[in-house]
Amino acid sequence: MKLGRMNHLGYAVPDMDDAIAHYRDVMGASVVTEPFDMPEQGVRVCFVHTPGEQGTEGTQVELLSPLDENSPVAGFIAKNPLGGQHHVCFEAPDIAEARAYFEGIGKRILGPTRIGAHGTPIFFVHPKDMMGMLTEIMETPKEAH
Ligand SMILES: CC[C@@H](C(=O)O)C(=O)SCCNC(=O)CCNC(=O)[C@H](O)C(C)(C)COP(=O)(O)OP(=O)(O)OC[C@H]1O[C@@H](n2cnc3c(N)ncnc32)[C@H](O)[C@@H]1OP(=O)(O)O
Ligand SMILES: [Co+2]
Repeated sequence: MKLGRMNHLGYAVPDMDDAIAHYRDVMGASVVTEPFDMPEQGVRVCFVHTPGEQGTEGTQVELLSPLDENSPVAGFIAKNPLGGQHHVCFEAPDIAEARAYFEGIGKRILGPTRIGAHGTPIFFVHPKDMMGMLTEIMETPKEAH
């Protein structure tokens, strides 16, 4: 396994509109996507783009708010009412190979591989097996980078 590009940092936010206003008005973000719901993941999602080097796309900030009390970010926000960093996401060229690698070294995978917000397959590795950081692995988009 070779560490891939950091695609995004997932930030849990209690209020999506407030978070978007913060990134636009306080942080000066120029590209903020329209938020959309992913009911199968239990979250509302919005991407804040950061600039990369030499015109490449930088790491994104993925804003996540819970759609209901069963959402995987609902418990996190209950413990952290202001929100905060929820997960980190690294790209891998082949999702099945990456999953087999983590399983093979005894890391706990959280649920099935599914399609993520970028349209490619993703899976999550338990934070207790990953230095305290909930880790998302996503297959590198074909057209990217
Ligand atoms: C937008 C779609 C997609 C994308 O394409 O990018 C996404 O990113 S979706 C993001 C949301 N989806 C997920 O997070 C799915 C995976 N998550 C889970 O399965 C669960 O949330 C969890 C990580 C297993 C946590 O379960 P939960 O029941 O909410 O919490 P517990 O209280 O049982 O937690 C156990 C233990 O782990 C600590 N913890 C929980 N969440 C985190 C976190 N985000 N980062 C670090 N540590 C975390 C928690 O504090 C507990 O520790 P102890 O108190 O020491 O037991
Ligand atoms: Co994510």
